[in-house]
Amino acid sequence: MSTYSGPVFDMARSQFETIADHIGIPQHERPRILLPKRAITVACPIHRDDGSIAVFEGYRVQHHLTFGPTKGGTRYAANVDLGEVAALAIWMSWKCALAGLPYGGAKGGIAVDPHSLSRRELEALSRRYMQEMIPFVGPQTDVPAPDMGTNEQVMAWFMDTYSMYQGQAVPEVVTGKPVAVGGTVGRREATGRGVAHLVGRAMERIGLDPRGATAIVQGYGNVGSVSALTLAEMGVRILGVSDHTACYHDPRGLDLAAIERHVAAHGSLAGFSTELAFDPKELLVQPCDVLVPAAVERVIDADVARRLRCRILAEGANGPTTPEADRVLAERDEIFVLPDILCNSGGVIVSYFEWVQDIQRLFWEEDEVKRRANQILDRAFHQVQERVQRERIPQRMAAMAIGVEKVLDGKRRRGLFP
Ligand SMILES: NC(=O)C1=CN([C@@H]2O[C@H](COP(=O)(O)OP(=O)(O)OC[C@H]3O[C@@H](n4cnc5c(N)ncnc54)[C@H](O)[C@@H]3O)[C@@H](O)[C@H]2O)C=CC1
Ligand SMILES: O=C(O)CCC(=O)C(=O)O
Repeated sequence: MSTYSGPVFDMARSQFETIADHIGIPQHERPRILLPKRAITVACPIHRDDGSIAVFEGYRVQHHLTFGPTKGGTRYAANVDLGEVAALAIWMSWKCALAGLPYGGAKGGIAVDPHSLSRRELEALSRRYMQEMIPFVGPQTDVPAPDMGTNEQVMAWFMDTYSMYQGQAVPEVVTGKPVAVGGTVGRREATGRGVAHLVGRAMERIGLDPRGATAIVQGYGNVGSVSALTLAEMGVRILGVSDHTACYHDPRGLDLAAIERHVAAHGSLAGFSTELAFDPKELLVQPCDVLVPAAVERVIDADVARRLRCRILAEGANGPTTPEADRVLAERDEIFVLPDILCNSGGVIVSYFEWVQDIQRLFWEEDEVKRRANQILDRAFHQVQERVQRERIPQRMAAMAIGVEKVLDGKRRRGLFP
């Protein structure tokens, strides 16, 4: 019986087994590559505003320590559990290896709906979580960052809590911070910009002009909104957007500037329009050139995959496509899939730049951040395309094969203590 279970962990395991079979990893070596090195579970008690005490379960999974510290975001969502966090940590490992970053993967989370907390409660919970994590994280051990349900402010509270304990400012313990406390310019936008940049590369590959192309984006948070805005800057018309509160679709194209103003004023898409309201279950299967799932896992199952009407599937989210859906997409062979570990890697790439800048206390201009990020994204993209061509395998298999092989090679070279 494994410590890790649930549909998201099963998905990470199944993907790994497919790759392990493909590249021929012997059975006896597989657990060493797949199973997380460390998993920490903490209870985080806080005072609610009404004076009661609530206890929230928090997690941090550190997948492997072969190349340096572990790295990955922190998710606040009601259904977070250890299996999901472990899967997300494993995916971070393949992602960092594909991008050539000196990290293993990690992920953290708290089982809480952040919308159910006041700002004071959110701060108390974030500080308590980081306080509980102090023995297990650090600039050379494990460097957290934002993920779904967390943002720059939460990272600032993490950094402050850790720094107070050390008696000095330690900005390099966490990335995705506000620039005012050691964050890098361009991290907030990095994931969405990376998604759009790679969509541009995929368009070049299939001969699609971004001007006049169309896109649909599921999830209008950090990744989804920046993806939509950057695609729009490239000339792409955004036909549909959704978040956990609302879904809108307009075949003529949505007014993104108006949507941005609405979200800035109200915090979500709810209440933007009644005429454009659309069934969220049908959004993903509407015709468009580019589909960007940028919310939760497993939204594209085999049935949705059969009905997709996009030309490029750009996975802003982690794990949006199930292995069964992957098989359907491989059979259809008409949709260019930008797999999550490539497509959304702009975020961790710029987190790496933030960590490097913090350690050096030397900060870069935004142009340099963008240029270097695009250079790494392009390198990874071309390595994946080359492998797709050479081995006639789907994009996800190619991306994962590169990531898994790098981790395997590092482990083999470091050896096992006899
Ligand atoms: N923030 C980052 O730098 C990175 C995030 N990711 C992944 O991107 C995805 C989104 O993350 P963020 O944008 O950071 O989170 P966020 O918390 O900023 O935004 C998430 C968005 O998804 C929406 N959402 C939640 N459930 C939904 C549902 N069932 N249907 C439609 N919308 C729903 C929320 O309302 C919100 O608009 C996650 O899968 C995350 O792991 C991946 C790489 C980096
Ligand atoms: O920026 C980071 O360190 C990690 C971002 C993340 O959580 C992800 O890529 O899924």
